[in-house]
Amino acid sequence: MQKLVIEGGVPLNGDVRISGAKNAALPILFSAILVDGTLSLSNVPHLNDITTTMALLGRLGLAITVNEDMSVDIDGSKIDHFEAPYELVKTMRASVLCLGPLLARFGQADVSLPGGCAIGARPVNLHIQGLQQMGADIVVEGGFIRARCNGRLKGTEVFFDVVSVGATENLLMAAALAEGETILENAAREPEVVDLANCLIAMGAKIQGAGTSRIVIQGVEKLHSADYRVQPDRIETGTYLVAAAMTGGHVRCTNADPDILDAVLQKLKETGAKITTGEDWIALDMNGRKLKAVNISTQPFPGFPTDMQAQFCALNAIAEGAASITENIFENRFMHVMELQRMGAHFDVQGHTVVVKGVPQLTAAQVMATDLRASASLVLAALVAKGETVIDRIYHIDRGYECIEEKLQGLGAKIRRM
Ligand SMILES: CC(=O)N[C@H]1[C@@H](OP(=O)(O)OP(=O)(O)OC[C@H]2O[C@@H](n3ccc(=O)[nH]c3=O)[C@H](O)[C@@H]2O)O[C@H](CO)[C@@H](O)[C@@H]1O
Ligand SMILES: C=C(OP(=O)(O)O)C(=O)O
Repeated sequence: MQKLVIEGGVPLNGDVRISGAKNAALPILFSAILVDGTLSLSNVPHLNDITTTMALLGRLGLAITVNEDMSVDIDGSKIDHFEAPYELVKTMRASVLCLGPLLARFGQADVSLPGGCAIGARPVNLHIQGLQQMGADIVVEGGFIRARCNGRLKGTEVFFDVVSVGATENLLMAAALAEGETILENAAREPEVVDLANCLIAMGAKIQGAGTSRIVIQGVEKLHSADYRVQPDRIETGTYLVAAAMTGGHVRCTNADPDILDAVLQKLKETGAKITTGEDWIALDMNGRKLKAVNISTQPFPGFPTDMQAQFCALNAIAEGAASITENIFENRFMHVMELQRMGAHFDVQGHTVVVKGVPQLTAAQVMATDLRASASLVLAALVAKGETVIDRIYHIDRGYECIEEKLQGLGAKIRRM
């Protein structure tokens, strides 16, 4: 199994190019199922989750071409399979996003249940209930969601009990081809939902209100071929900015979007960092200042993202003072805390809050990545720890960070893959 070896203590300096957003590219790739034509995508990140999605789309009968300029063409004109098998779904929960599009275009979908994962139970009840409200017959049997629909799905009003990014995306795609008007209330407002909606609009969908909690979709009979560029990854951007802050460096993230990162930039400013932005870049400079601890409470967008919580645990671990970090989205997203403690961090977990007391210096240790953002927090801690840290099970990090060691090496970090 591959490991990352990091020798800490180097302030990061320079430019790093941010990749396309994993969490936008995934639903957008699945939206290609809706089109009897070709969706041409640029800025698709090279990540394990993207490869898994392409394998799944290929299994359904979509033809995928990766061009020399790394743009991707996905042709949905020959889809002849309607089942997402367990071996592909188990490695990536986002596979459930083929449910809505398959059902909307072909009236049938058999999708293996994604099951629980490291950060929480993550049920899919809202996806299922919403599609049932649109007229689908759905049973869950033998570990599969088996969904059928006679003719087109019917537009309706869906109120989500819980704000869910995935359920909003699945229903948005289903509603694009449904008969009549669908209204999604208490919808997720995340930038990735907006990116998906913009891609669907480029394919001819009629959608209003994406980015607000009320999305209105007028279903159309067909969508058409389109070109679309995936938005920059706000979580990757935030992670590199935290790396700059923790190491006392000066890093500029290029190909980034400063407009979708407000909550994270605000917290970074509270740590004492100087942030400057341009149209497509964000720079962080510590200017020799010491990091101050910051309280965090995760919320749906525009609140502080749960996908940045682990990184701020690492930051607070070496900041001046004490801070509390509250995780409100997932019930089991503090697994990095135990590993960071092995490096000398002081945490006190109280239910879904952890109190962090900063220490002047972390020390290198052998640690284990338990999930994607937990892995990122260990890399961050290792960048400032005294000595050589070895991080095991880094396949988690390859799900979400493109070329992480090359990008960090470009900023001066001493990191290698073993
Ligand atoms: C591929 C992708 O985009 N992943 C992101 C997506 O995950 P994902 O779409 O899975 O997350 P959701 O927004 O759906 O989950 C939010 C909360 O709703 C609950 N829930 C969700 C669906 C459902 O049917 N029933 C239910 O109770 C979940 O258990 C969780 O507690 O949004 C999360 C929250 O911003 C991010 O952390 C993930 O990185
Ligand atoms: C939790 C994440 O991803 P996923 O929903 O794919 O597990 C993440 O990107 O932090």
